[in-house]
Amino acid sequence: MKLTDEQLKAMGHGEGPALVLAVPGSGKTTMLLSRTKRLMNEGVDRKKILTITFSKASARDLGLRYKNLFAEGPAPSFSTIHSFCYSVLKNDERRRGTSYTLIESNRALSKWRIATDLWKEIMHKSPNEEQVETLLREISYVKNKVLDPKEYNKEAATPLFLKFYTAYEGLKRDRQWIDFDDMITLVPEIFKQDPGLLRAVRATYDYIQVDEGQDTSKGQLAIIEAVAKPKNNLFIVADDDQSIYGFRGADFRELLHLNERYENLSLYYLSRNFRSQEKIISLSSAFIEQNKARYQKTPVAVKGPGPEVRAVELTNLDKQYAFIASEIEKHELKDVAVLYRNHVSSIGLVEFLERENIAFAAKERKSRFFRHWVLQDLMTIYEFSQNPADLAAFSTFYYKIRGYLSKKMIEALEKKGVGGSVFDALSDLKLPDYAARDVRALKRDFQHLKTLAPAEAFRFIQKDLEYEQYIASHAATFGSSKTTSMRILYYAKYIAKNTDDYHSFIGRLKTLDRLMQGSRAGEKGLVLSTLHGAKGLEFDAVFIMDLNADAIPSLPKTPVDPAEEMRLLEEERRLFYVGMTRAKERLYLLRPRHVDRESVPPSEFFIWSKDAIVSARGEH
Ligand SMILES: Nc1ncnc2c1ncn2[C@@H]1O[C@H](COP(=O)(O)OP(=O)(O)OP(=O)(O)O)[C@@H](O)[C@H]1O
Repeated sequence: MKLTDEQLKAMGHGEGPALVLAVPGSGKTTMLLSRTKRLMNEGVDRKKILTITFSKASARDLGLRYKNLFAEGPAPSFSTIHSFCYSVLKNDERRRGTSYTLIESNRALSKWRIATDLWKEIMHKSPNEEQVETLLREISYVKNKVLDPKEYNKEAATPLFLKFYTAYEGLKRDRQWIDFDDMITLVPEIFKQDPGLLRAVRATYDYIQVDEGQDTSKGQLAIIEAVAKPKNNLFIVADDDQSIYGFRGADFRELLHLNERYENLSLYYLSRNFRSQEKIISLSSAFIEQNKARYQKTPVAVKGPGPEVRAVELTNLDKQYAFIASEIEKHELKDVAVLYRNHVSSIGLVEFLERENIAFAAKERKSRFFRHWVLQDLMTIYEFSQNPADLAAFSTFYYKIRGYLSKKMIEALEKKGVGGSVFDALSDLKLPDYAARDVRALKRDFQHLKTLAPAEAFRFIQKDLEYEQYIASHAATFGSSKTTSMRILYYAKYIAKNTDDYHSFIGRLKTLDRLMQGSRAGEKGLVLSTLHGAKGLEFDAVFIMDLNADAIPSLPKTPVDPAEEMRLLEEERRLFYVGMTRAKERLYLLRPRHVDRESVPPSEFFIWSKDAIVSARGEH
């Protein structure tokens, strides 16, 4: 591959600090790898070059791409900031005899389990997955942003956040455990206490390079800069428009201050986009220009205009999926990605692809869908209709459906025992008239439920047993996402459509779960991924689907201050931009008009794109 002048200039950078700002598809990774190779060719020991990237996956990818570009000779190593910090901790252990146990370093010690146990202890009940996820995300965010937990407590989504935070930190201190985020705070402390170790680490590396610099946090950048001193042979490659991990503490604005810290900072630009056809570049560039907090960059197209970007509205989800399949067939597309904002979106598509016998690979293989509490509730309620003597099952959901049953009544049954149906046993209790009527009605409802096939049964639970009202109240009380829960309910019905009974529904779920977990991204083919997961990748054709207002931009439900709201909106724009700029030849933006028979408003990003495409055509 012949590098361009811009690339050659950047890769030729010698000593001292440098920042390379680049547009998507401008070959920054190609340039970074070429620089590494050049340094080695000039006699620099490969072990003296530390190249840091954002995630394990990108470190692996760098290794593979290096091999593809330069087959011969031993490859340098590429690591994440966390694996680099871990090596510093290991050094510290040896030198000072301290001992750290890293959470997640073995199966028994998981952050998830620790958080779940703390929740049980503090809230006196089990948390659901969303609650654990939010709690862990918030703890991590506070640390990465170096925030005061007391201050953050005021805006936290987790109830009693400060109590959780303090308990979690205390537990780790007592047991000498550390988590991933601690490494970023511990390493600077170790360097302070043991200048000899810092000197040794500095002497190990002559050149430090950072790929995906836009996704480093303030704390991470401080470590990298400390290690680069005093030579300051620091080479950072970044595209601020692709910074999408703000929720984990990444802050590209730190890069804007580099020239204040280094008088001799060299700046390079990579402006030629080799990846995408011109129409994709002009639409995505105009889109990201709406953001205020960014370096102005104007990508230059290398390829021709290419086909028009399409923004298509389909009647419903099924039609959206069928559209994707028909376009793949029509244009014989071989290297395709379907991207979405939320992982839950993949469930319906996977069901469709399985029905149509179309092979795919899911990038994020685990799916919470199969363990989500809404799905569990639906199955428990439906299964109970087949076995109405199961008091243990009944006691997990009686308060989630229509009716006036109280905890006392259930406790009375637990004491007395249930011979036959729970409803008959309830009728035997001395109940007030209204409650007795209620029990009779519920008994009839469950007899009816038993006769229904799964899809109808789930609809009956949702509407007639008023389970959807429980979802709404759960969202109001526990801050769970009503949209996600309703989506889970919808996908359960969607999957159930082609099943006749409870057992075939369970079988279907197992098949889909296995398909998602077992699928592996091949060389080429159809890849399913969240927008986040698509970072750094490229495909001939990209479909971004489910572009409705409930999915993207994803902003907090409760009002935040306008500056924060703008910051979050700009991050969502960057995420959409990352998605659009993955496409080489064809880009499709899709949205279903109806979900679960109800009409849903489009995403503002979809409307913007559609208007922009129309006006580019000159059809005002
Ligand atoms: N000088 C060049 N001539 C032709 N093609 C190139 C050149 N440099 C890079 N490419 C190609 O351009 C595409 C994008 O390159 P690369 O993935 O390195 O870009 P990137 O800037 O890291 O992308 P992004 O930040 O959008 O993920 C790749 O297919 C790569 O092979």
